[in-house]
Amino acid sequence: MKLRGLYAITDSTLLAGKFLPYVEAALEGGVTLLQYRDKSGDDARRLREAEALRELCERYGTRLIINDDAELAARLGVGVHLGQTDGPLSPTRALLGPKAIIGSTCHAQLDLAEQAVNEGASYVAFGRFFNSSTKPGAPSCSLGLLDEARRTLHLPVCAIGGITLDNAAPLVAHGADLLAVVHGLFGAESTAEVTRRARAFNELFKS
Ligand SMILES: Cc1ncc(COP(=O)(O)OP(=O)(O)O)c(N)n1
Ligand SMILES: Cc1ncsc1CCOP(=O)(O)O
Ligand SMILES: [Mg+2]
Repeated sequence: MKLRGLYAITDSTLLAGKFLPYVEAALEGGVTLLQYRDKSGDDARRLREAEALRELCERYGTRLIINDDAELAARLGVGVHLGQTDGPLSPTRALLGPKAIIGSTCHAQLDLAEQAVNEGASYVAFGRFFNSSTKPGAPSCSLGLLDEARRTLHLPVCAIGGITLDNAAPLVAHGADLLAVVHGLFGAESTAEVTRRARAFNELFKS
């Protein structure tokens, strides 16, 4: 499967009270990857919500990724996204098997990406590219880095951080395969608007 298109990421605060309808609205518009990102530390809630997302994703043919938690990903038989302090990649690849999607946060550093490639990542993520209210402290990253990543890495490249429909096109033009988005997708006022935005993000990959 080609990893290219919209990568929707959930946010438990932003989606409070509308979690499943908003996620389903995004899937309706087309989502290549869906990441369950929950920082609550409530294991029972995380298992319940991740199972619900797995069922939704199966219905829509979308691949589910769990943020931070390789054990939960293994339990559900889905992929995982690991940051630099979320555990080592190689044992995670061994745990999840050769077909699992494993993503790695590389901030604005190509050396981290090369290491992730060698350790079995399926895609590498750079960012933040713009101001992000979801993760304001993430290191900032330039379009030049995307050019360099495209030239030197033979793996799907994901861009993240403050991405909206108004600023996303240059990221695709500079080689991003995946646009990872929280607010720019789920910050919408209605489910219809979430679906419209998802469709519009996907249109960016067609030109
Ligand atoms: C696709 C994608 N890219 C980067 C991140 C950030 O991961 P991390 O640095 O571990 O930060 P948290 O998201 O865990 O706060 C991500 N989650 N997804
Ligand atoms: C998890 C993460 N890592 C770098 S920026 C970011 C947040 C992305 O959220 P938003 O699309 O709302 O800026
Ligand atoms: Mg993390």
